[in-house]
Amino acid sequence: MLNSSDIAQTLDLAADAVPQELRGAPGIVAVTNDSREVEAGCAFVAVPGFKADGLRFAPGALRDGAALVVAEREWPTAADREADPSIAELEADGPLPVVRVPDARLALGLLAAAVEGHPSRTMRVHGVTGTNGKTTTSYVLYNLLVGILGAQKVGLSTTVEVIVDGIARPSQRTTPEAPLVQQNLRRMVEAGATDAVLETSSHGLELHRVAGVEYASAIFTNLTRDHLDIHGDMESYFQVKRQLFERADGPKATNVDDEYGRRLAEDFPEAVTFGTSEEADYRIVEPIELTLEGMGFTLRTPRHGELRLEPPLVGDYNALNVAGAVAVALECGHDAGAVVESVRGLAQVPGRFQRIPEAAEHGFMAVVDYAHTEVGLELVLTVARKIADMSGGRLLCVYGAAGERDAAKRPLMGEVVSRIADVGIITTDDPYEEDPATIADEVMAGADPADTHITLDRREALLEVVAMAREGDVVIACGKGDEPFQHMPGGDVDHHDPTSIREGLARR
Ligand SMILES: CC(=O)N[C@H]1[C@@H](OP(=O)(O)OP(=O)(O)OC[C@H]2O[C@@H](n3ccc(=O)[nH]c3=O)[C@H](O)[C@@H]2O)O[C@H](CO)[C@@H](O)[C@@H]1O[C@H](C)C(=O)N[C@@H](C)C(=O)N[C@H](CCC(=O)O)C(=O)O
Ligand SMILES: Nc1ncnc2c1ncn2[C@@H]1O[C@H](COP(=O)(O)OP(=O)(O)OP(=O)(O)O)[C@@H](O)[C@H]1O
Repeated sequence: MLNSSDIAQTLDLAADAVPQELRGAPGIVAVTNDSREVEAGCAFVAVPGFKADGLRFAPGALRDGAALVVAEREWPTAADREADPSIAELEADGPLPVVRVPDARLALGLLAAAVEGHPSRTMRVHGVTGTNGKTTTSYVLYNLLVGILGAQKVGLSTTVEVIVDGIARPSQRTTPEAPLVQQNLRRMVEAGATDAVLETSSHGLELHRVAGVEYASAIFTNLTRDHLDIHGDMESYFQVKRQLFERADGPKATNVDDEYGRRLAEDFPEAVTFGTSEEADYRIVEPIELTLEGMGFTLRTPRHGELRLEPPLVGDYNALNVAGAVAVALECGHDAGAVVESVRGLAQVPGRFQRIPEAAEHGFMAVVDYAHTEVGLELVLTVARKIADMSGGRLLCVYGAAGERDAAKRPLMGEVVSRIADVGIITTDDPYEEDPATIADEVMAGADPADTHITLDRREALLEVVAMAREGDVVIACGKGDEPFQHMPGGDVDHHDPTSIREGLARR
């Protein structure tokens, strides 16, 4: 619980800047920026958003039991009272408790950390940022640490799920709002975690969702054009990502195969570098071998000689993701032998070239992947093609395009699949309110009808492809990965590619 002086200290304000009387509560028990989540005794932080001014919701928050309003401007003014007559009713019980801060989102992050007892101060929080590979690198580091320390000792927060004490719950965001970031970290500490891996998006940094997190280490994967709607230009996007390195108190690892990663290496001479280039401290010695179990490569390290790494992951880019995670694990002082062993036993990353192991009993490989653009398809199908060629089989691909966005990519997706795979089955992805048959026809327009047909029902398409598969084949379902639903016209329906594939296997 935070009292007025704790709040002043947390926000670096003069003691008299915070009301001594909190409305109806002896102290603050929780912090939120969403009036719909207000509980008695919480502080409501009114964020001036991209769409709405959070102060509009402050009267409702107070009525629902908020004990304090945190705001960037004077509130309520005469204009506020005129716009919302209920403010005067609230004031009938005494002056409204408001504290003014220069930056509401920053205050939200700092207060959330304070109210949860600064969990990041009692464990090592490892941050992973970059445009691509954040989720994978986070899983690799998490699994490395679990292999060395045990599941109870390590927490994970990613786009896919949050894992506390070995128990996973699905995520809504890459980096959640500050109150949830801090609650998750606190739950990890309570479960006995000494380490947590926190996938840290540029939104998370820019919007101060991680303001109250003290990072023990940082990994930078790469930077390519993305999210310029919020960051403006590449330089600003880079500067936001760079903050993670400024804030990390211990080992930092940056990918020097990437132009921006090289800049970080110059700016932070204490950072270690990884990549395939000669100058990398943790150097991937090419060639990277593709095996039926995954990949194999040698990593040249500054203090542990050459390590032979055999992660059960495919795709050359995953060698970089593994190298970054291994660099931080070794820089944190973990034993090289244990790290190598842990890499061999890495768990699959949900929805990222995730294999369904039961298919091996039928002599073929079945994979689900999240790829949902022509670029993503090209990347995963190229890897899948190599595996199919190695095992002398065909490549069968089930895929579709989402509705209500980027319709231009649909024929391009059809073209890529026909070019790389032997058989394409176009099915329904997430059509939202669009007609699935129309979307499928638009994908078909780019595909070769000689090797492609449409089966709109996604479960049926998966049962069909599994029934078709022969020894040595690779079956890949793209678009949904491990997601448990489809956004269909009229609402969400339950659907899970791995479950449908397993159903197909059981029928064989
Ligand atoms: C573009 C973006 O990041 N928007 C974020 C932004 O929304 P906003 O400024 O538009 O909020 P707003 O609607 O104007 O509302 C202002 C304030 O009023 C509050 N409010 C609103 C309604 C109400 O009834 N009561 C109430 O209190 C809101 O909680 C908010 O604090 O501030 C909100 C509150 O902090 C965020 O929830 C919201 O994230 C939205 C939902 C989102 O989807 N963000 C995505 C883009 C995102 O963050 N993605 C990254 C991953 C990116 C990647 O790497 O691919 C992520 O880390 O997940
Ligand atoms: N190091 C990398 N460099 C380039 N591309 C990569 C890298 N790692 C993964 N990818 C590609 O990006 C896809 C998504 O990977 P991942 O989920 O790990 O990235 P991400 O940054 O977490 O993105 P998101 O937050 O959208 O999940 C992969 O399927 C792969 O195609």
